[in-house]
Amino acid sequence: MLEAKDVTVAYQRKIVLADVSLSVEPGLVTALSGPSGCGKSTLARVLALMLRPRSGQVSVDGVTVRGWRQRADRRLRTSVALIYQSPRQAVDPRLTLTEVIAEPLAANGRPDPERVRALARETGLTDDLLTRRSHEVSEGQLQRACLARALSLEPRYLICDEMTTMLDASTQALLVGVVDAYRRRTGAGVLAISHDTVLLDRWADRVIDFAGPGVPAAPAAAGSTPDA
Ligand SMILES: Nc1ncnc2c1ncn2[C@@H]1O[C@H](COP(=O)(O)OP(=O)(O)OP(=O)(O)O)[C@@H](O)[C@H]1O
Repeated sequence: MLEAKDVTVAYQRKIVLADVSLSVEPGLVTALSGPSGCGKSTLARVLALMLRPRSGQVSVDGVTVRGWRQRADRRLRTSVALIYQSPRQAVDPRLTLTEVIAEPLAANGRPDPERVRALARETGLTDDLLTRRSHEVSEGQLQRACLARALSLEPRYLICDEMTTMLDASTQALLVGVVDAYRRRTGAGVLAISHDTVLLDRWADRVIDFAGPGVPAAPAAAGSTPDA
């Protein structure tokens, strides 16, 4: 289980999450929805060990997180992958799509060109696209590369933060299909963040409707203590 417990986050003095608890179970799709600005992406970054909360705890499969960002334990950090809404902001524009996908494997001392090719195939990227840089491909093609990159280290948990919001219906279906096939094959847990209630109703095992800022930010769907 990927778990945030009583997490509080503030940017400067403004508290955007207050005592929030949320769990992502292995093998299931947990969905998080809620109004713009209520802190969904902030919680995603906390769960991906990229943002240290002011207080509260995060644990990955029972192991409490003690360090964040580069100081996070490598095994814990690579257990959780995050895919953003805007792939252009998430990739180094100097890299080809092959290099984008290969990045985490290389950074972890495990370069594996065959796996990179397999991930490209899985996400529907053809060879002619793989040698291009981000400005030479469409948003959807770049998001496929970001998904391939996110899956490269076989994370136990995958956080899709508005992964398909900017994309057409067929690319959305492809990406959701790839994530779902991965979840079924590996038993990974998925946290899907989206405003698209139709998608979430279809895809998620559990939908958590997030309270807005100023309101005690406890997910509402399952009551005030959703993980109790
Ligand atoms: N780096 C930052 N510095 C200061 N404030 C921030 C920062 N990032 C986010 N915020 C603020 O924190 C609040 C929560 O933002 P967040 O992006 O987590 O919300 P969200 O629910 O994901 O919104 P959306 O649905 O629009 O993506 C917002 O008021 C936002 O303006």
